[in-house]
Amino acid sequence: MGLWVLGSHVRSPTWGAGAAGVALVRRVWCPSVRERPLQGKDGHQAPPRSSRRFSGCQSSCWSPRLQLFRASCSGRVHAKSVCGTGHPDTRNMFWQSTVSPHPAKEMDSTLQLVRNIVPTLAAGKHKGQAGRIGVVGGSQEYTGAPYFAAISALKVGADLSHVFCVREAAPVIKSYSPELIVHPVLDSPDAVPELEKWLPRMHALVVGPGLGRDGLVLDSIRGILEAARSRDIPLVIDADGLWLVAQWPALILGHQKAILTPNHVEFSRLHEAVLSDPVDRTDPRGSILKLSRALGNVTVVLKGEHDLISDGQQVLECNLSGSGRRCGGQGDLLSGSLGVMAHWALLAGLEKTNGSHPLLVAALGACSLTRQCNHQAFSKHGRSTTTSDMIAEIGAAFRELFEA
Ligand SMILES: NC(=O)C1=CN([C@@H]2O[C@H](COP(=O)(O)OP(=O)(O)OC[C@H]3O[C@@H](n4cnc5c(N)ncnc54)[C@H](OP(=O)(O)O)[C@@H]3O)[C@@H](O)[C@H]2O)[C@@H](O)CC1
Ligand SMILES: Nc1ncnc2c1ncn2[C@@H]1O[C@H](COP(=O)(O)OP(=O)(O)OP(=O)(O)O)[C@@H](O)[C@H]1O
Repeated sequence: MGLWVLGSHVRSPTWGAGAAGVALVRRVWCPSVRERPLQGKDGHQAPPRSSRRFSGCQSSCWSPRLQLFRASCSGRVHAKSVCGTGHPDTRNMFWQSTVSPHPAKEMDSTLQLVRNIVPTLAAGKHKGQAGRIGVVGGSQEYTGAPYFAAISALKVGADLSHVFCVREAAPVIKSYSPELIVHPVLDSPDAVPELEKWLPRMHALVVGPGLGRDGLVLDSIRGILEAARSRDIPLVIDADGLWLVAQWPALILGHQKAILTPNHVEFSRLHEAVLSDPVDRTDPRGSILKLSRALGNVTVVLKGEHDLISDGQQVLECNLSGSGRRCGGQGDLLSGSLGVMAHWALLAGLEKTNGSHPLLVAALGACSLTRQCNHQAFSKHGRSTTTSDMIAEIGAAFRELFEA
């Protein structure tokens, strides 16, 4: 159930920042805003891994739920139990692959693959090397979503985070954080050439958070996606970016560096648009495989109670416990984190990912990080947890999962 706030005014930076606090609960309604359609948004060196972290803890850390599931899938389950401090039964993670015949081997290599792609921090590196990420989104209605994505990219470890948004959203987003570089270009007639100037400096683009559905802006986004693709820039497509892709699947068809991050509603829309078929709810793994294949092996992350990730060959599942709190914006944290991790994974290459598709490893990393942030924030704030509380946990969650 969303909370609707009447009378806020997002045009002013001052009110915008205040309104954003409220928007965490769902959305700010401005009398001046065009009403949206009722359907709504329809050098790499692995840090040494402590073997103590895993040794001798696998059986003691299985949750009853995971044991049950493992038993029911015997022979096909790739599982890893991660012993952390404090929450033994929430430290379980479980991946499943539909193709690999070596589950035991993969059991020991899941989180390690993510660790392998994390670049070392070294005095000899310069600003920008750890990642320059661009978030393309931010409209009159939605200023929180691009902020969440862009600040998450920085907190995960990118050096620079840009937001490309419409003119009216820019002062609002700037007022949230001095750390973001904000370009008010998306509703300019020159949006595509303006953004193209920056593309050579971008390591990855996250397209869609808070973008809205304005026809002229979406026309520019098509041009931006084509320009980014022609430069082989990794693309994370989320939220309203997925709505655009459902209208124009050719935009990302066969793009090996594209990742789509739909929730269930967005997944159904894409599935119907691309395969002309409704989703088979009894077979989510089959459905994600089919969609990824139909899109030319584009990586798809289907978010939900369990996150499913597929490159059209494998289906992985991220089952790390989060919490029951489903405040808006968690998908933005995921897409921003994924932008950085996609860059890291592609830079690290197949050697560091042990032959696995780098974007699968990046997606596993971003999903597990988002869920860990949710878990940690919930343990402190309970029902009042918001996405800002989760973002405050990114550093600790990252250390816990990938650097301990
Ligand atoms: N603070 C900000 O600025 C934020 C801005 N955001 C931005 O908002 C824009 C619109 O995106 P959105 O996802 O919020 O569309 P939204 O109209 O809520 O959903 C449409 C309908 O789908 C349903 N539904 C949704 N999820 C479901 C699920 N998992 N499983 C099942 N059903 C589900 C649900 O239906 P209902 O429950 O109402 O029946 C809902 O009404 C986009 O640009 C995004 O980036 C967000 O990032 C949040 C923070
Ligand atoms: N039922 C659930 N249980 C646990 N985690 C969940 C559940 N549903 C979603 N998540 C997690 O929340 C994160 C965001 O997923 P969600 O489905 O909320 O995306 P979204 O609707 O796109 O978010 P946003 O509000 O940013 O638009 C993902 O990391 C996912 O793993």
